[in-house]
Amino acid sequence: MKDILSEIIAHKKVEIASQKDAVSLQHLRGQAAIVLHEGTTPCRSMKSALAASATGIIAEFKRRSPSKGWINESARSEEIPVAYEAGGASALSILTDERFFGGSLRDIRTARPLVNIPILRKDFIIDEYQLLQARIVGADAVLLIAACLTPEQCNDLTLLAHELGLEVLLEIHSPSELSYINKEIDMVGVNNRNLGSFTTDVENSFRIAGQLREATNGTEFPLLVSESGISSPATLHNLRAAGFHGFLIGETFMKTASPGDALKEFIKVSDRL
Ligand SMILES: O=C(O)c1ccccc1NCC(=O)[C@H](O)[C@H](O)COP(=O)(O)O
Repeated sequence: MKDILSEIIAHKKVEIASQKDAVSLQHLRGQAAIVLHEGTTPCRSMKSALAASATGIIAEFKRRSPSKGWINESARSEEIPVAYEAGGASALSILTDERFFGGSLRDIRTARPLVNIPILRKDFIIDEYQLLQARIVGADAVLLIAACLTPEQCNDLTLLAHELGLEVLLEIHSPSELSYINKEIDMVGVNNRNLGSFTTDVENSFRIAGQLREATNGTEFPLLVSESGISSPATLHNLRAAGFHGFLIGETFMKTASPGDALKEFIKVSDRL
């Protein structure tokens, strides 16, 4: 773990401890059990949505970032997720970290009844407590970042996520993290952003996909998602040819006056390639 990631995780630990003081883990487990028992908000499969979709775009709701500062300060979770779905998104990613990304769990709670596509809780997940929160507010999937977890922690959180009905998108950045992949993982995301320098390089996705193909000999190849720094339909086209089924895109859409329309135009151009 390094740089901004260490800072974010240090803050997460403090944040989770204070949330547990306000609402105990035991209480949250009880709330999640009620949600599961009622069965009124079953999780939708993001993996199936991406596998079945022609576009595979996971459109991200992102107000700010450590690398860019404010991108869309006044973004409303009542509007943009709906516009993303209408614009052709296959799934949504909603950043729920407040300090560094200007998001909150309320953004998922707000969007959930307004859209039909799966929602990924995008945060820095290190504790069961955050999985319970995700399920209670209506997320369908969670991100687990290899760089924030030991392989054992990652396995334990994956099993717990599954018990709650949540799918797992495992994020890796380097070849050394390929060892985190196992048959329990639903989707593998390759992050193109170097969290030390903040630079994005889509070549990282091509490199890692090649290494993964060699490592798995083409068998049991997981559903792959390319994350960060995707700004053109041509890049998406090339990533698809390299075996990616999901494309996580935030800033390219969020920095425009109308993110839903920007997504629609992006897909229109992609369809011509
Ligand atoms: O976006 C950042 O600056 C950032 C910094 C540190 C950790 C994570 C960060 N981003 C989270 C993401 O993974 C991206 O929001 C996501 O992949 C979309 O990326 P983009 O299309 O480049 O907005």
